[in-house]
Amino acid sequence: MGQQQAGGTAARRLALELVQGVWQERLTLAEMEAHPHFTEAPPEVRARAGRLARTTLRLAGRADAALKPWLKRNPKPGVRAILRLATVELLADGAAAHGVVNAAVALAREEAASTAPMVNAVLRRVAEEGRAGWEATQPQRLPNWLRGRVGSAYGNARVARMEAAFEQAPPLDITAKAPDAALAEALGGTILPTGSIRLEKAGQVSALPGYEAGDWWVQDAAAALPARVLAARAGERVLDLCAAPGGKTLQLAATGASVTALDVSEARLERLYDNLKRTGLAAEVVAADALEWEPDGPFDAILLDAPCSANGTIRRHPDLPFVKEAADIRPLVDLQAAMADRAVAMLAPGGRLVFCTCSILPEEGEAQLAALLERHPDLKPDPEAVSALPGVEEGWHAGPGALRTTPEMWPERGGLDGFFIAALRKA
Ligand SMILES: C[S@@+](CC[C@H](N)C(=O)[O-])C[C@H]1O[C@@H](n2cnc3c(N)ncnc32)[C@H](O)[C@@H]1O
Repeated sequence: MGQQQAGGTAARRLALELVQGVWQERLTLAEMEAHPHFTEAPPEVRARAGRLARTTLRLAGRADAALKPWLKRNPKPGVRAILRLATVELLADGAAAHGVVNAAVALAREEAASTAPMVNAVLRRVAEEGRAGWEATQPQRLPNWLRGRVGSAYGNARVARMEAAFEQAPPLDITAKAPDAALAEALGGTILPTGSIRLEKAGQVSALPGYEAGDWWVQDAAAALPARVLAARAGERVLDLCAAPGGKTLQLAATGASVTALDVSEARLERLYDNLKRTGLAAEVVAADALEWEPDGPFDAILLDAPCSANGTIRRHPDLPFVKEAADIRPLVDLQAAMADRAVAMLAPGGRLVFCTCSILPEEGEAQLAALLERHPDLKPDPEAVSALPGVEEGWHAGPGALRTTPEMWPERGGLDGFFIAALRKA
């Protein structure tokens, strides 16, 4: 067996473990990929396994439709996972049938030897006849509980467009300390109207020009908006209340403001330290619970990027629909409200607050803002903060001082994460 073939089998086995962790144990890919079993694999095997697992999670619904005509009975979960992985390789990646089918048969022998002939026969049919129906199949649907809520908020036609967007692997967006045409060209990207640099194909991020020098960091174009809305200024006292891993802290620090970056997770703060070190930017870092921490004085501006269901980022986290459930939402909404109240208390008179979440659910966005304004009569929307922002499209405005992005926006440019962003000012 050649080296590449051996690597291919190892990557497929690891990809199988990843999707099985998500489907069977409801673990996130981040949790699975933190496991030594994954981290100790060779980098190229990890990269290939991660790519295959993510594509399979995005396209599992399509794979099931392609498999259905050839399956006499419902296979056990482990065998279905092998069939889905192989179907995605065959029909989405266009991989050569021989290698894919042989590898799947080998995995099936390890899983349950008696299923190997069935796996072989089914995948040969899929390879020969599956392509015609593949493009015509509907994109994978969101889980029913989420589809219902998103449908009520945006209408079913828009949900279908979101589902189509969630199937696509996102481009790589970069926030630069000083974005300019020369940097965009060196990276092989384009400058988006909102200021981020977008690369359609990235490869290994750390090998890109300017990474070692800390000239930029990876951040979705929508995720770059909240710090731009806050518009921190040099010398201001600014708090990033849920800061790690620090994309928004870096933006705030790059303005010359005096930034305090707080997060409860020491592990995530390690990544924030790394990011500050690489970019040469400065912030005071605090490991604490935002609900308990007492600052030594009020802040001129606070960014609250609150913990949320994160379903605006399903393009980059295709495991989320399989691991999150309806019961997760209420505790998050309560936590966001409590954090927003703490933020208001820590704000100086006349101070600015930006509240944001990367959720497409109104409970974590529009409704959260309405309830916050109701609880705090001294807090007012700040429409100028969002109207001054370059590149913001008419359709993103969601009431005074608020922006709403959803993943089907900017289809011609490669999409956008779903975010809700509200700009507020304290009396
Ligand atoms: C949406 S993420 C923040 C992303 C970050 N702003 C960025 O741009 O890189 C939410 C963060 O809230 C943190 N968090 C959750 N509960 C917290 C709490 N009680 N106090 C402080 N941070 C908390 C999580 O550890 C997580 O890092």
